[in-house]
Amino acid sequence: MSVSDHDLMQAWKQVLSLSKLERGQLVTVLTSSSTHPQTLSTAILAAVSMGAIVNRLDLLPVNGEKALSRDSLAYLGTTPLTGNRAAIAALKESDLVLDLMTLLFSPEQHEILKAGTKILLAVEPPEVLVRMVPTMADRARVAAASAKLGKAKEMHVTSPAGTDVRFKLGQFPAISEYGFVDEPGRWDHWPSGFALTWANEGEADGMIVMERGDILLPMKSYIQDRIHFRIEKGFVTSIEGGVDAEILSEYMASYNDRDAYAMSHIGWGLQPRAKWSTLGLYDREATIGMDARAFEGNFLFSFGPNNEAGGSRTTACHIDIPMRNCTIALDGEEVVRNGKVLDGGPVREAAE
Ligand SMILES: O=c1ccc(O)c[nH]1
Repeated sequence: MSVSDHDLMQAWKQVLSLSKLERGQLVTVLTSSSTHPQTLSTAILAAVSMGAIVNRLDLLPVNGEKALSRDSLAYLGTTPLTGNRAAIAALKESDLVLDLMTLLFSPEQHEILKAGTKILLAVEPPEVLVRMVPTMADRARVAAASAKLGKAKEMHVTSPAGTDVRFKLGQFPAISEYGFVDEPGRWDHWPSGFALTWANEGEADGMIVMERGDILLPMKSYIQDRIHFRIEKGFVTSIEGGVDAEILSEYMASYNDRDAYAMSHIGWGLQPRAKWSTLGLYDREATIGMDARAFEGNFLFSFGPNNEAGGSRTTACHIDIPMRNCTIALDGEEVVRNGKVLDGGPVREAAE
């Protein structure tokens, strides 16, 4: 079901005002071959209507012949900005970049953020963007979770299927993703709604057991048989299960890169408007699966890079795995119990 230009424009205006866009500021809208035309046209209209000076920068697609899929979050590392000094200069000069093509965790993106530019990624379909238009309540809830995560020394995750894994924390920052960019130099992703961090290098150990119905991304599949991941010193050392495990194993092996097996970010979902079941209602390539990453109470873990956090691993292979019904404890205090977030629920919206 699509949404009207009016509704998407209103959503853009809400996101841009939460992102503190001011009259006269410079906005660059980044596009490429996969940019959604309605998202693009309403983004420009909304930014212009708020008095911004708006440019569009169209970048040629890259990595298509290497990526094995067209999912923009699957194959990371080099981007159309790699070596592209002209584009980087334009983005560094911008106050706000609306990324409608997916730069994601690239060295160039860090360079642009360091210049104080804000970058907001928005590539889900228009109706998903409108359904999960961010609010200050989202921000408050995610910021509170991220603050807890930032103070913790250990995350312990268990599940009825047999997950029992421990992550030592402290080396890397906790990140909050709440869907808008309200501070200079901030990156965020609309839609989102989760808190995450990275385990200390080499300090993740235990067993993760994906249960039937948990989700593999970028495969965008609900697995049918359990998958057992043995995690040792920060790397997955065995992946055992049925055909889902074989598909994942072949895909990861295709990168020929040991770092593809490194633990990447870990955290939990906090977006009440995201649903576990939504992925099954879309064709595989119609979304990048943000409902799966953000649904309330998931344990979201990832294999691959940690350069996003300031680490040195920049592998192109990026696997995201949201699981249901896990219990997540920080230094012994449960923050999620059997897939239910223990923070009292969504922060009440201030009375309109
Ligand atoms: O917004 C995102 C999307 C993918 C990911 O792995 C992290 N955050």
